[in-house]
Amino acid sequence: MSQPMWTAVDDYLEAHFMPADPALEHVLQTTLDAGLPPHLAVSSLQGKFLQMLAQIHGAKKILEIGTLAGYSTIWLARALPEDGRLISLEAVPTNVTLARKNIEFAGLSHLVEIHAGKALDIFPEIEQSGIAPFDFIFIDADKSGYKDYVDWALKLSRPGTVIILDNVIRGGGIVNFDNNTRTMTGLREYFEHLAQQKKLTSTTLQTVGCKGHDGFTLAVVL
Ligand SMILES: C[S@@+](CC[C@H](N)C(=O)[O-])C[C@H]1O[C@@H](n2cnc3c(N)ncnc32)[C@H](O)[C@@H]1O
Repeated sequence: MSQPMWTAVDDYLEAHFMPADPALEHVLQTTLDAGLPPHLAVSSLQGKFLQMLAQIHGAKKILEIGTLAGYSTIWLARALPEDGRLISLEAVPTNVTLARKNIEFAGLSHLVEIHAGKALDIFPEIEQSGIAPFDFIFIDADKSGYKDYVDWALKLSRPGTVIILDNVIRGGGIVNFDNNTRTMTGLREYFEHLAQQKKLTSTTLQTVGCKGHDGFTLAVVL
């Protein structure tokens, strides 16, 4: 098995499960038009998986860290009931502007707020705003921050909150101990930290597909 096969299988599955979706296609097109790498967004199959996890959980309040152009945000917002709320945090101002437009195009502005700034700077405001606890938290930003994001996710959660952390395997780079980039050392610190959490039960699944070999952590607050 190799990348062409993983991509072919994703294409096959998308053809079966992913009908044309103008709002999501618009996000991918505007991402390209803005010169942003669209592969940073979750795949459509992964987006639907996230949406279904949030639906199965009956999530009414969702926190996302790392919006990019709003692709995963749209998937998650569609899991919400009409009185639900999704707050997404994004550090790059031009991404925030683009994502807000894409959320409006998707007809989801009444459910979604995108907050501009670095997540670690915004968390205290969110804590004080009284919106927490969140039912579902999706973490998909800079990997060097994952250890701290776990701590904040715990502060902003309740027993039963589901936490997903994306891109934690990175083609197996996690066990290539010669690779000591900030991302890899950050992820190893994150795994060590996660393993010590008494208030979380967690697992991590490897994935392959159009986005290569990667994986995500699923954690539930005890
Ligand atoms: C992988 S992309 C997110 C993709 C998006 N979740 C999706 O699937 O459509 C990561 C995003 O996190 C943002 N980011 C990086 N560091 C951040 C930080 N400290 N706080 C908030 N956002 C950050 C980046 O600007 C980028 O847009």
